[in-house]
Amino acid sequence: MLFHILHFDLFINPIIGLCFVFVACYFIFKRVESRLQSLPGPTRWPIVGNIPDLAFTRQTYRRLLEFRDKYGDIVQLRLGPNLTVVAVFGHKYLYELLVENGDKTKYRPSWLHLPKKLFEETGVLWSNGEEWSSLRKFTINALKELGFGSTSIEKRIQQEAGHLIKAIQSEGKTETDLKKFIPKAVSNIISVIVFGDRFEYTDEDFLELLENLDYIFTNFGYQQPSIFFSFMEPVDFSAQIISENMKKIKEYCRKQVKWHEETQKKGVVRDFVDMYLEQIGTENGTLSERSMFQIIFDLYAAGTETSSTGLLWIVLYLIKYPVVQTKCAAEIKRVIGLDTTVQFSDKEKLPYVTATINEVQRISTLGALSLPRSSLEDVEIDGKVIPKNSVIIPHIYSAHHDKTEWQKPEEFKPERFIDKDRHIIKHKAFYPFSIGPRACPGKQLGEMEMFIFTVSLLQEFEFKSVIPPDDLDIEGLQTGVTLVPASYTVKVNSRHKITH
Ligand code: HEM
Repeated sequence: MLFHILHFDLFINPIIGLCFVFVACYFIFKRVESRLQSLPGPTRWPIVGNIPDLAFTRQTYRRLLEFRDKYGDIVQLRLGPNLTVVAVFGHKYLYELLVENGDKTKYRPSWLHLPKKLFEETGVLWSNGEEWSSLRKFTINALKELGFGSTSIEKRIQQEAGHLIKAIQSEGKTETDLKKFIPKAVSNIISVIVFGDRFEYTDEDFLELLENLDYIFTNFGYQQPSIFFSFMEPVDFSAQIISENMKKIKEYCRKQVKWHEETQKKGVVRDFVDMYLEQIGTENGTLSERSMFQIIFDLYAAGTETSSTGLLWIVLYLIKYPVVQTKCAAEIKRVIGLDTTVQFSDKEKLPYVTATINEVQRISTLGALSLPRSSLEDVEIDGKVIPKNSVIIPHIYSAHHDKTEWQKPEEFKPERFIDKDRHIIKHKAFYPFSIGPRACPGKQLGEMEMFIFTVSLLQEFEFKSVIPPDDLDIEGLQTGVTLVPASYTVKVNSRHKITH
């Protein structure tokens, strides 16, 4: 019947017939064109695309490395019917992507469902355009003015290292989990910068803030279905908790901002919030009140989990490789002693310690997949086209393990960062804080925290594994955004009682 109608219509009406042929050709052409333009990648399932390839693992960075082995350094996946995801591997292509094409790829895919809802396209972590560039500029300047890199923040880190050591000592245990202490110390540095003061480690507000942040960090990741699809939100329970936790954190920020407004004195800038409020008050100020809560959240989120995970990785490698720990401690004892307060400028004088910290950052790569990027136009890398509006995953872990850049990259060898004159080597394929115009603005702060906290802890303690070091697991767990070490327990001995 249908055939008869069609046959009749096409026969008697050549215009309808031509339209029909034209539409059919168009769809066939589009399908062939998309196949031809497609970058290599695993076969897609109908409708869901490659969702099943990623959905059943939380070790996304490992799964992507398996695809790289099969399909090469630029791999394309399709999530659902429309969303294109492109993962880029190896130093050569990452440099092209993030630096040479940095202006094109500096965007976040802030239009993805869950990030759009949570970040409301504001703040510095997940926004784009004018909003992002003015907030980023403001943040970098504010951090500089508040003593970023100068003595005041350094002093606060040194003081906080003292609190951290006291907290570990007063627990009175010889075996402990440092995860109970390190995030509090690191988060207090952001608290000082943003709100002007630190919290006691037992403060209820502080503990709640850290618990909420921890949940967000351990659960916000590529494995969450509502990141990409709004219709999955009602069954994505972790997304609902993340949303609740973000509200609670912003509520806390609101209280702090109110207190700052009430106590602020003209011309006196105590912290980041004061600077921001002053800027809102000016005639040509470009910043909004709405962005303020988001940017405070961003600094806490980006500045707490990262540096504290970095420190937990450092201690893990120090107990896995006790010889390295002994060498670090000996260098510290010889050069600055066990009782002197360490300065950030001691880095050059302590090349073995600095090299050890670098090597831990390289081999563990806590920001293994960095943060996702996007581009508003097609981007060509070595003749291959990454389509516009794709979600781009810069696989930084692969650059840190790139066999063309590093000798035996799977081996832990701090010496690879030291030259024959005992100076630190700047490797071009080493970028734990990412590279290009969207790289981490907290790099200097993160480096300062990791150096001062590590040296201070090693001046005070000798750390040992409670299980044979060979049995310690060093495979990172991709719980959310970062690669974290599996939980471990350390024996803590006072170094002042040890005679080497
Ligand atoms: C070990 C410590 C840290 C590591 C490994 C780290 C790593 C990273 C990475 C890989 C990115 C993504 C950059 C990109 O998209 O290319 C990033 C972004 C960011 N980080 Fe860090 N970070 C650390 C510490 C900090 C600290 C202490 C702060 C606080 C000031 C901070 C603030 C930020 C912000 C605000 C962004 C977003 C920048 C933007 O989108 O423009 N980070 N970080």
